[in-house]
Amino acid sequence: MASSDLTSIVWLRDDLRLDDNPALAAAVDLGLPLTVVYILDEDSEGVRPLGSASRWWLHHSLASLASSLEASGSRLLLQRGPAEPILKDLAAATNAGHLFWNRRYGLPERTVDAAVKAWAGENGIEALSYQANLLFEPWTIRTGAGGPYKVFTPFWRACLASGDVRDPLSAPPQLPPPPAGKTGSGPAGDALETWRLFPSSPDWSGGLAKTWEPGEEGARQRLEDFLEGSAQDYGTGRNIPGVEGTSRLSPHLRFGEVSPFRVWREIRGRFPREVPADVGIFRSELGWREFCWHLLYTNPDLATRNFRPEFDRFEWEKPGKDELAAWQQGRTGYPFVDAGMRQLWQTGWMHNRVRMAAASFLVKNLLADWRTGEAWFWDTLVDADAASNPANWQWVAGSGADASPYYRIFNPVTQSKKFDAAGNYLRQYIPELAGLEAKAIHEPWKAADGLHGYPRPLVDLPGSRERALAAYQKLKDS
Ligand SMILES: Cc1cc2nc3c(=O)[nH]c(=O)nc-3n(C[C@H](O)[C@H](O)[C@H](O)COP(=O)(O)OP(=O)(O)OC[C@H]3O[C@@H](n4cnc5c(N)ncnc54)[C@H](O)[C@@H]3O)c2cc1C
Repeated sequence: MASSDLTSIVWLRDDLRLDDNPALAAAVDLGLPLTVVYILDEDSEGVRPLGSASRWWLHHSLASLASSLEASGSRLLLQRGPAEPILKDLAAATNAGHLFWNRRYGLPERTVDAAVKAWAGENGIEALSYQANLLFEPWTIRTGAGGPYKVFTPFWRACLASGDVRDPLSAPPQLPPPPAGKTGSGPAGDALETWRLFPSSPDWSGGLAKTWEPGEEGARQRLEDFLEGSAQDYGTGRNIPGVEGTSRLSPHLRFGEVSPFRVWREIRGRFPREVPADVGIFRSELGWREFCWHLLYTNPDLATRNFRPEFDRFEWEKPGKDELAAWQQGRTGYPFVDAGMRQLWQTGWMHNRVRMAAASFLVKNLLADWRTGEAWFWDTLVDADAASNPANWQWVAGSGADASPYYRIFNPVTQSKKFDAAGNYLRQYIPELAGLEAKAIHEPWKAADGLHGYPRPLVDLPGSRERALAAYQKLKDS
């Protein structure tokens, strides 16, 4: 083919959107025939395969993206396997002269990207990458001494002082058509259904489908509903699991269906003079997301290694199969923990307040290694995130950056009484307890008329707390 027949490729990854997609916008500006490809890469070295709930989400997100691309005159090419050889073949098949993508921050992914970039350079292909999924790229935020931050507050202060957050780009109204190729039809891709990303026997995804609308439109709607509704009471509402007081944007952010730049801009647009304090708290939660990625960037094995190496000496107990199953299935006998774990199973999401209590119960009351819980959340959360999940688990365990102090052990009964006083959340997820009054529901084992099939407490709270404190003290003294 002549050089005038050159085409472009946009390689989409964790940025399944048309809006504020700098890689896509740059390719549109260039105007050459365009291949938009998504590669399901679970084969490149070190890449963590997606969990089951994430696979369900990905299926629907890709389906939604494919329709948007078609409506804009393009199409989504699906390929599966190690990204580097696939891209090489694709570039050859389409006579690509330009390759665009938005940056990723995990080490295995960066390694793949660097290899592709090097290969492109050697072969006369221009490979350009863009900032799209983090407001502040990890290497740009440094302490006075030049190192990475380990504590959130100064990290976030440094981010905010580092300059304005850029405005998001609009979705291109029209995309260049895909290249015709030698056969006139362009390279063939996989049919999404053949990837079998959703569960079949049994299909446990009914609750997920009822709860979520994966894709850009679902993300846009969530953001708008949140900013119009609970955002202004976020400071209080975010702690009450029985109400929809948080944005529920996490899976949309995880898959890049909405850009953090768009979220930031919508807040500024709605509150041009001054961002209300409650909305400011919400913005700093976005800051926690940035912080987790900052941590992962400098600690690539955050999901497998203690951030604080002294925790390598910590004496975790291996939970019995039944104990672990009771936690996973929401049968610990502590309603706050169980409601959370059942919410997770049914909807693929759990309220943050309850995540903290459920995680604390596993690592402190059962003294299980945080990696056990991290793996379960990785499999079951629709927002399972390579940075936020391990960073938060390590925060709860005390082994992480800016971690919760070791003596902080969430008491699931106190948490329940404080944050779900009327028991609405508990009743929603634990039908066995639906008949109990607010006074009795937090400690059902004390109820005069029995437990209605709900289990008795798996462990004694004061005893397991003492055991955890002793184990943590031993580590401190060693
Ligand atoms: C043990 C444990 C595991 C977690 N695993 C994940 C995970 O895999 N993926 C994930 O996105 N969040 C995780 N979180 C953080 C938090 O629970 C969720 O981000 C939040 O519940 C998502 O709901 P939301 O979108 O309504 O949040 P909102 O309160 O509306 O917050 C807005 C956004 O800020 C970010 N955010 C909020 N809190 C945190 C936080 N503590 N850490 C990092 N980012 C945050 C999320 O992107 C979230 O969508 C975990 C927390 C705990 C305690």
